Amino acid sequence: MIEHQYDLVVIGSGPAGESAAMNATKSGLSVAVIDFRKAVGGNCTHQGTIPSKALRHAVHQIMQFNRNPMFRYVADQTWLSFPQVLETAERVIQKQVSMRARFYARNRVDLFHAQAAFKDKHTLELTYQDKKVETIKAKNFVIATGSRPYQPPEIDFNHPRIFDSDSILSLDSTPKNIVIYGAGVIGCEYASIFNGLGLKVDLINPGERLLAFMDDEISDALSYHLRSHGVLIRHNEAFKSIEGFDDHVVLTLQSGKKIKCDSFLWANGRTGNTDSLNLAAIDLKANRRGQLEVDEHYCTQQENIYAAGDVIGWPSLASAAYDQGRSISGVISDNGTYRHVNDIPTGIYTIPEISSIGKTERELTAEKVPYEVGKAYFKDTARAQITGEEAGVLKLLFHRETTELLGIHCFGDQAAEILHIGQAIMSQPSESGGNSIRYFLEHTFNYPTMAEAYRVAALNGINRLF
Ligand SMILES: Cc1cc2nc3c(=O)[nH]c(=O)nc-3n(C[C@H](O)[C@H](O)[C@H](O)COP(=O)(O)OP(=O)(O)OC[C@H]3O[C@@H](n4cnc5c(N)ncnc54)[C@H](O)[C@@H]3O)c2cc1C
Ligand SMILES: NC(=O)c1ccc[n+]([C@@H]2O[C@H](COP(=O)([O-])OP(=O)(O)OC[C@H]3O[C@@H](n4cnc5c(N)ncnc54)[C@H](O)[C@@H]3O)[C@@H](O)[C@H]2O)c1
Repeated sequence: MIEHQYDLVVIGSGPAGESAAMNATKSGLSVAVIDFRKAVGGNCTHQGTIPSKALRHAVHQIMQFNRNPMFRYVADQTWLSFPQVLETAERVIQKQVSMRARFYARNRVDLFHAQAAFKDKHTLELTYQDKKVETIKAKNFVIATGSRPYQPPEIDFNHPRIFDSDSILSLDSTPKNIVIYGAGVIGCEYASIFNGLGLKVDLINPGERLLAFMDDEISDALSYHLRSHGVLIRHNEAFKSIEGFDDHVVLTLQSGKKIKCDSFLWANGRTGNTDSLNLAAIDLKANRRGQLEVDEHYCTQQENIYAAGDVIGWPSLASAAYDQGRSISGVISDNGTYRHVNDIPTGIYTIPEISSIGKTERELTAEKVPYEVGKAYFKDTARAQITGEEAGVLKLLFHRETTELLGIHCFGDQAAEILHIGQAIMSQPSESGGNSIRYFLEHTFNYPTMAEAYRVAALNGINRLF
């Protein structure tokens, strides 16, 4: 038995684990990271954010090529297979892995590729693939083990035509059609990807509307856009059974409908990776979704054991996981980098994209806040006319008396980037007038840009005041 001693041991090398490790080592702590995968980067790099975003980008490029009449001088419309576009994702994953592996080497963070389980509050047992076992000791731990797709026991996920968001990345052919069950972020993003690849897509939503947490107008815009491209959306439907056959799958809904398809993607729910950690040894218990409870410092009920990322539940985003991990090391090393991570923007990579921050109209109305709306439609901006990405809207919600920005909601190409301009203004202190929609009228914007949409939307909103 070899024994190690560290200031901090992090379980999981996704965004939460990586940022916790890097911030701690920069503050002079001795750090080790454990991940049972052979390559670093976590599910984020291997099965979640990175492959889905690379796939989506490749599909978007094919769509742009096929839509643009100018390219007809060069070649006819063309369609690529799913395995062909997956190759792009594979290239990006490799680049991410080698870049991230260098971070650990350069910053002298020890990496162990093994399954970790607690023995006690200061000891982990590491089990390697060859069944070799060793223990590792540390003053503090960060649990950053992420999440995996929730798999209801009654569905046969071993069937070659039934997939979840992990196994879909091993689809080795291009089906003619696909049924996606679950219309959360994953379901909607994959509906866009498969629709863009030319598949017939049925999107089954157990809820009342797509992405119900978004501003209603933006959620409606997405529904309209997906439907206008041929996606069949059914709301308020729950599954009864999913049966796999040699050459098809049949989804039976509780409403009595039966849907036949080539392939089926389950995109409903995720479970925190806590079942293999032997939490009982440290007197911790996960909730029914495998998630851990933490306080405002991301500390569990054990004072030396912290948790961040998907394993603590909301918002389950790579963006937030990076900041949470860094915050934990800010607490442990007292290096001034602790920040409670809130006011998190949403970036949803449907085609077109969606992004938002702050309050929705529904929330402001319920809170009786006197707000006004300013909008800029992409089709009315020169930049969108040049790029041909004319579907979209930027919507600014602001207080009609103080003019402070209260919410920013954007639907359209590059929405996830465009949002951050408004976020920078919205995060200024309101008391000093820093957060005001007037910023967009008092500063000159490059022309033609999509940033100019802020000026157009601000004028539209200010003109409503009396
Ligand atoms: C399809 C999809 C698309 C997404 N797109 C986006 C997006 O566009 N933007 C965004 O911000 N977020 C997105 N997300 C969410 C994002 O991927 C997650 O929020 C993020 O990966 C969480 O990071 P994490 O650090 O908590 O852990 P993960 O990235 O989940 O990594 C955890 C690591 O811990 C390891 N591990 C687990 N248990 C053990 C153990 N016992 N011992 C050793 N190692 C262990 C795992 O092998 C894994 O490598 C997406 C997710 C999915 C599924
Ligand atoms: N662009 C992005 O930011 C992006 C893209 C994809 C995924 N994600 C993240 O991945 C997560 C998963 O997305 P999703 O669309 O599948 O939504 P989701 O998993 O959060 O929820 C889908 C539905 O399943 C239910 N559910 C969740 N976990 C369950 C469980 N363990 N058991 C039973 N039911 C459960 C939920 O209540 C909800 O009705 C989200 O939290 C999202 O933030 C982000």
